[in-house]
Amino acid sequence: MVMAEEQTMMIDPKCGFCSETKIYHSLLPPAPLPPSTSPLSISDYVLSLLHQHYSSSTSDFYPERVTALIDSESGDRVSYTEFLSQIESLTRSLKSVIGLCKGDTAFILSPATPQIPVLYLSLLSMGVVVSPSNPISTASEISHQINLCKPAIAFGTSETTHKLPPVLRCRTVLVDSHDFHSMMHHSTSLGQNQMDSEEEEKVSQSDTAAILYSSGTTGRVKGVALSHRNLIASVAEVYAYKQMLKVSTRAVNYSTVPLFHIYGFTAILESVTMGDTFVIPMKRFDFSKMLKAVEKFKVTVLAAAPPVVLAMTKGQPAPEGGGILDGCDLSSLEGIRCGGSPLRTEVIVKFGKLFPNVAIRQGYGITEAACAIFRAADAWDCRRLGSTGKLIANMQVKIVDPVTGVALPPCKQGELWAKGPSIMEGYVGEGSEGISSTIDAEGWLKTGDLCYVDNEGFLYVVDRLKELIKYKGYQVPPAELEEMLLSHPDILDAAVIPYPDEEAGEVPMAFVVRKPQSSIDETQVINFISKQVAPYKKIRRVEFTDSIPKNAPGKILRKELKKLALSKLPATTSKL
Ligand SMILES: CC(C)(COP(=O)(O)OP(=O)(O)OC[C@H]1O[C@@H](n2cnc3c(N)ncnc32)[C@H](O)[C@@H]1OP(=O)(O)O)[C@@H](O)C(=O)NCCC(=O)NCCSC(=O)/C=C/c1ccc(O)cc1
Repeated sequence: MVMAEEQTMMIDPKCGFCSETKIYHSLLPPAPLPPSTSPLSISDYVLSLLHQHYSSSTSDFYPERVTALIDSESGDRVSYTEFLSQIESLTRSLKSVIGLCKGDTAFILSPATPQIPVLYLSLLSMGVVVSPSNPISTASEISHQINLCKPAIAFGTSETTHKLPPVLRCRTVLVDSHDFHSMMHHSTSLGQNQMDSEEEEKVSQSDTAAILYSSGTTGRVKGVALSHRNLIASVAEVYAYKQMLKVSTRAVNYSTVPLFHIYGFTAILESVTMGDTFVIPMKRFDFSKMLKAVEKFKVTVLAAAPPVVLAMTKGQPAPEGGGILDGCDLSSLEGIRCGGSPLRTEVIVKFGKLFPNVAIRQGYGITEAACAIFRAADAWDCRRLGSTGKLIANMQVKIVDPVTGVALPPCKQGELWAKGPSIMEGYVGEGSEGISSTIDAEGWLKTGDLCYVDNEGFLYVVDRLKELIKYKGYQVPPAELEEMLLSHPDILDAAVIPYPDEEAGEVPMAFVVRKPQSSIDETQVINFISKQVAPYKKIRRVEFTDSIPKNAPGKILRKELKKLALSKLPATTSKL
């Protein structure tokens, strides 16, 4: 066995690779974490770090003057003083009026609104498990998620609650109602008593904080259970990294990514932790409204998936440059945090010419790791085209040969495995047997992504081993679409694969075997699926075939189908 000190000596200082253990270590100083046994919710942790900004005598952070939230639709602003008071008020009301308590799960079906950050932080502070979902999902997709998370209550809007199962509708709170507004602004005196109760059960860091939805590496959508500790680790790392970079100015963050995914979810937590301003995205994404919001609110950092960066390269820049695009002054913009799916090198190059002062900070993160694992930390890292940055603090990774299971050295491709304090507890509803295919006995999470780390510690994502399609940064599980296709009376067999698309990254494409005498056509197949799924999961290409290639145990040979698709079809995809 290698002793810790000896091991440190074997760690390559350039890339963090230990030749003895074949593990890559972060080269950043460890991000301090609170003792794991002390009771602490992610909400209290975030607010305690925020408090540090204005508790020091030299601080210029005045919570009544600093804007916590801006509603991009109305332009309304909420100061930190108001924001903290809303959280406190709502927490009291949810306990006393609604009767929510630690251990309950709250399903949230809402577009982005200024109430959402307040609701997240209130529920998390009480130890209520937050489970947000995409409001454009269909009723059956929602029902699957509800079966996984088993909520005691749902929060929705007047536009979304009709999709909830009837049994939950009578236990639903409308976040766009007058009652909710009252709960956020006027707490009850009964609530005050309850708040002060010494007997109230404290939130442990090991308690589940959130259940977010992800496709994992195979099969249908799963509920990723993240503990308070996982989220604390994720936020602590970002906090330490910003301290290290000595970021002193307050950012104005605009998240185009949805708040119900880990990316947007943690973007809120990080913004509050740093005492930054968070611009609530519009209910439905609109590129030109986004540009106007950047100009109006002087946004400094955008969190976006690759299609947004691509769209920015296709806009009309002013002849004099100066960060003006489609008539909007974007000169406040300093950086774009880009993740969710790969960003093509030629897009980065073109973007760099149009916006030389805006750094594209790519990152690699997954829901199962409570967000980032690799990140381009500084301007130098951002110039490393094609890479998604370096290993973040407190994390370890291995690159493992998918066939032999052997861990590989730098520049060799294999599956990325990750370990660290932010790695999820597991998938809800799947026992220890179910989780063992994703997290091994030593705690290594198998990401299903084929990657390599170069001699300087930069990560390159090469391909995907997992069965997954990424449409505009959204996960589309092929198994779900295949199950639906097989339920059609005219379809004998089917397989769904990713097909490359310039705008979306990938689109779902179906290979379909018709039943004898069936004349089902492409439009009928597409419409059959469209009715059952959220718009981003729609099948956008269909190819009819005589058989689906499979191996002896009956597993679909997706690589063969991908090759076939590319050989037969033109390289452009029509927009449906
Ligand atoms: C802003 C995007 C890029 C584009 O917006 P869009 O084009 O308007 O499309 P939508 O995504 O809003 O909607 C999808 C489809 O649904 C349609 N739609 C829309 N709302 C409706 C409606 N209410 N009725 C009916 N139809 C509708 C919409 O028109 C569209 O149709 P289509 O044009 O056919 O694609 C949007 O897709 C987007 O934000 N995608 C990102 C998703 C996302 O956050 N993924 C990340 C998951 S977490 C992760 O990977 C973390 C990574 C990470 C990496 C690094 C880190 O450091 C940290 C983290």
